[in-house]
Amino acid sequence: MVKDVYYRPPGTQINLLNGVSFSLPEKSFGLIFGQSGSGKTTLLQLLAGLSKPTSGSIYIQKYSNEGKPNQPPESLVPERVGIVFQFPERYFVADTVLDEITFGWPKQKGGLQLKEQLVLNLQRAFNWVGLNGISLDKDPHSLSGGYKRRLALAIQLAQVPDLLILDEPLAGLDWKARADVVKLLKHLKKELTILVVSHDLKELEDLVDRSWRMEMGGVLTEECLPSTGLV
Ligand SMILES: Nc1ncnc2c1ncn2[C@@H]1O[C@H](COP(=O)(O)OP(=O)(O)OP(=O)(O)O)[C@@H](O)[C@H]1O
Repeated sequence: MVKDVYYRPPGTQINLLNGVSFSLPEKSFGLIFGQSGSGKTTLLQLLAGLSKPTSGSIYIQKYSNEGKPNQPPESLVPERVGIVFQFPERYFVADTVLDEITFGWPKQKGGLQLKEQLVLNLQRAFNWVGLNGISLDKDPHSLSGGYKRRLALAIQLAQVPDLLILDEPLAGLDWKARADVVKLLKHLKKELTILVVSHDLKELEDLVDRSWRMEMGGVLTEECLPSTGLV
């Protein structure tokens, strides 16, 4: 949940976000759209903990089994947020799928010691994105466009995030890979809370539970997509 968030980059006089509030229920799919330069990426960066709001709050409200809100709400910690930026494959750094996945994981003397839980999480992430069976020795750069996106997703999903954020997940893919990613997101939506920034409203609208338009000047308003009537 985001409540009354304002953001002015340090050393500047202009608010890029102006009183942004919205809530996304657990295991639902939210979509933010709007003109280029309106502030969508800025908002994602705050949600991922890459910058801090000037004022306002970002938190998670969890509920008990009886459906009562847990008190107090928890802060959304960056380690619990998975974010896949636009064109994630451009930032692949390793020569093998295994090294790409474990890049940045704590290394121990004598090499990488994968904790049992992480291996289980990774296997689950691979299942979720349909990458099970892939050779871990394969060069990630040699994968097809759609499979590169699957790998980028699996890397984030291995941490089992409370919130998965995707910035333009269909950008730069051919029609077949786009359809594959849409199908995959439909499947992931059953397990995860997903927030997407995209201009591809038509292809994603069947998945959307809530949607918002970012207006120029960083003002967010709830909107229904034309064909779903969903707000
Ligand atoms: N650190 C900064 N200092 C000053 N202005 C900034 C800073 N970061 C972004 N901006 C400006 O804030 C505005 C919003 O940028 P942002 O990237 O969030 O927009 P966007 O909606 O994601 O655009 P796009 O759809 O093109 O990705 C833009 O005018 C951008 O130039």
